[in-house]
Amino acid sequence: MITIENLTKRHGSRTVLHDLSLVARPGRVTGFVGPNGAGKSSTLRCLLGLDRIDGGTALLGGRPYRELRHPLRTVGAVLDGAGAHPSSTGRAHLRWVAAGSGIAQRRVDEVLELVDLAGAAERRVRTYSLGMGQRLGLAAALLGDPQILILDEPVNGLDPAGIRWIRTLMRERARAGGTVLVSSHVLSELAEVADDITIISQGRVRASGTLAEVAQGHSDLEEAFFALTSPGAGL
Ligand SMILES: Nc1ncnc2c1ncn2[C@@H]1O[C@H](COP(=O)(O)OP(=O)(O)OP(=O)(O)O)[C@@H](O)[C@H]1O
Repeated sequence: MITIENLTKRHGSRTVLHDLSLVARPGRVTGFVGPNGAGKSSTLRCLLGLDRIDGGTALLGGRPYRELRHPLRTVGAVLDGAGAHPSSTGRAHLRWVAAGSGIAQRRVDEVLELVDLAGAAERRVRTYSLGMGQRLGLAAALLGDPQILILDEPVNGLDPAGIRWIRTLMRERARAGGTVLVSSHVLSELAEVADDITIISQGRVRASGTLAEVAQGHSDLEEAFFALTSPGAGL
């Protein structure tokens, strides 16, 4: 479970997140959507202990990231691509991440299979396509078989087969009882996969609920998104 309450984040004198609250529940895929610059990455960075929080709380399974006893076994996150050194092979990268977190090396081959990258495990990461890089990032996130999975814009740049594959993986993790939080700047992109949605713009929550609840009163999802995120909406 992810519980964010009244999260506030400032960069200098500028407040980029205003009292933002969000819940992502086990067994469900939660979509986190907003236009470019709305504050999605900032929220996820605060949640993952990468940025300091100026107010409120952001908890993973009831604890802030920094207090997790086994971070990789609790939460897996893909924020920007593979995060691997280009001259490393896919397998060497995963072995390095596993070793740093006390995860058995045999798990490396399991996750390579899981993300369909076993055949390219000995290739250098610099030769990977965008989609392969995304898969490698996911493999690292899944090393600890975490209950919580966080993906920032995972379908950016993927082809239709890659998009379908990643959607299936998200649904499977949720079906197995996991908590999945996925961000996008396109609401309709999440319609296929998300059970619940939180929409933000300018650092504030504009709507939150099931997909049907968020779309209610609007002719379609796209119209709902623009109505809820246009400058001045809900102010
Ligand atoms: N390190 C930083 N210093 C100053 N401002 C920042 C910093 N990081 C983010 N911001 C600002 O915070 C706001 C939210 O940015 P953020 O990257 O969280 O949005 P986003 O919803 O993830 O957008 P995108 O879809 O474009 O990635 C933006 O106005 C951005 O310029």
